[in-house]
Amino acid sequence: MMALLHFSSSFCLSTTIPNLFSSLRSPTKCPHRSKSGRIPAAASSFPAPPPDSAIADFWRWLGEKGALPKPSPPVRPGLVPEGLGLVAERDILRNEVVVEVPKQLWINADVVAASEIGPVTLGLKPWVAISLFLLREKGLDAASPWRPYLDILPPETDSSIFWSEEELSEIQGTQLLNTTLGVKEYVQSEFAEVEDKVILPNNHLFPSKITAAEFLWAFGILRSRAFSGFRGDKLVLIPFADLVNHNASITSEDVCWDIKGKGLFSREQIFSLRTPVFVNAGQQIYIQYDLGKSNAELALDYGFIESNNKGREVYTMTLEISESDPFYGDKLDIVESNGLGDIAYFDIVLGRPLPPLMLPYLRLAVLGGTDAFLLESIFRNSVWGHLELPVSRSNEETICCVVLDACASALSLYQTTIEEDEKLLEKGELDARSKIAVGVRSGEKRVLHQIQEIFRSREVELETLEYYQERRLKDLGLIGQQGEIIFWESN
Ligand SMILES: C[S@@+](CC[C@H](N)C(=O)[O-])C[C@H]1O[C@@H](n2cnc3c(N)ncnc32)[C@H](O)[C@@H]1O
Repeated sequence: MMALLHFSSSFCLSTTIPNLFSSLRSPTKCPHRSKSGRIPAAASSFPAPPPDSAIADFWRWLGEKGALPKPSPPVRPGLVPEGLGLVAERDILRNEVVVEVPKQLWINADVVAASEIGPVTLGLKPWVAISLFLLREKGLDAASPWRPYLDILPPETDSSIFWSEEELSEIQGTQLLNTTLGVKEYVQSEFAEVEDKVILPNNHLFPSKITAAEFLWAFGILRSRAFSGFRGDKLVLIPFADLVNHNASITSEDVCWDIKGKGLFSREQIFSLRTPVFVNAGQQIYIQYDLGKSNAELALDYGFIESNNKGREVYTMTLEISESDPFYGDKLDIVESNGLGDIAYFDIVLGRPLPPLMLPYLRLAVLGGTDAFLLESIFRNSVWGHLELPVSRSNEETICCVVLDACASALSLYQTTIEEDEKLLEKGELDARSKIAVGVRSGEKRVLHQIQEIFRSREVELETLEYYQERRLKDLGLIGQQGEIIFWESN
């Protein structure tokens, strides 16, 4: 086989970490507060929420740091089904600013650099430096100026990085499992390195021991709380604003946050959060975290999914042109001039057509034998155009076989069928993590079935498709509309 085809998960930690109808509550249905001021929490696998005293301390701290406008801010932190959230104190108009956080409260690489551990964290990745900062401040306990904020952070989320082995066994065979294990391994290796190079040689700066589990906690906190426009070098935690929860019914990706200068001549910046919809007093403010994330990405980053949203059900197909392919050099040249590499990832979304570049890539990857003439340099400028249409029957048959084999082997790795998953969901007895597990694994299988359907129907059509040679003869006027060869009689 000249081309390698396998399915795998794609995740990229250095950049962004990667639409259906939500089963989540709509903002207008947020339960009202009880007399104690709490919104009753629904059944969830979240650890116990912070006590009222911690929320009150946090509120006081925000006031002292200038994050609360006078006379009264339009929202307050409250206990909601998603843990903590922002609850409207009065009716709030669409686009109204609900939270304003001055820069002195942001936690980013600059804050770490200016702190006591600044000199020893120079050159670290921003997320690693900020994680060390959070853990050191946590270790300082009452001596840390950040304590009121650290005290309201959850001990974990439902992200799959925090699942037990038993919980992970529920996603056996999924791309989410591969990605989760990959991410955990990555975080573990970053921890080993930073422990060796920074923590242990400077233990006077880190008076309480930092463990791998705590480092994973910090990673999970950053991953779940950083706004989507603030990843990589711009990574920042914005206390207060980071209490806003996600709701699938908000489908506008209009940026609801903003950074601007405070006052005309001041260089101080503030982060402001606006509500994307009108909200009644007592209801929760929500935003849309990221329309571009698949359910697997939502599960990994935040610990929830949108279970009825087809557009979030994605399977990533990885195609590779093997270095052992006799035409590797030519094929690489062709994919590179079309913006791809010798490994390419294609996200296939439930209910949507295949990504446009996937079929040409597949045809090229398996191209060989009598079709190899297309790889000659005289075709270099036109070859991609030819690959967009079927090249030859044997080439098209091969891509069908390769894809169908890959789907069958991917499907054989799951422990349950879609029907079994549906029954479990119908029963409605699943906890939050099991719901995520069942939702993700059935979503992946649905996409794999969809791919199978596409390539099975293609196999049936092989006889009727028009291939390169026929198209070429037609272009030259040597073949009629009915497919008959036109001969010239000599006079
Ligand atoms: C930016 S924080 C929001 C504040 C958070 N609820 C808290 O208690 O601190 C993001 C986390 O909130 C929770 N969350 C946000 N939106 C959610 C939703 N629609 N369903 C379930 N959990 C949600 C998840 O744990 C997620 O990782």
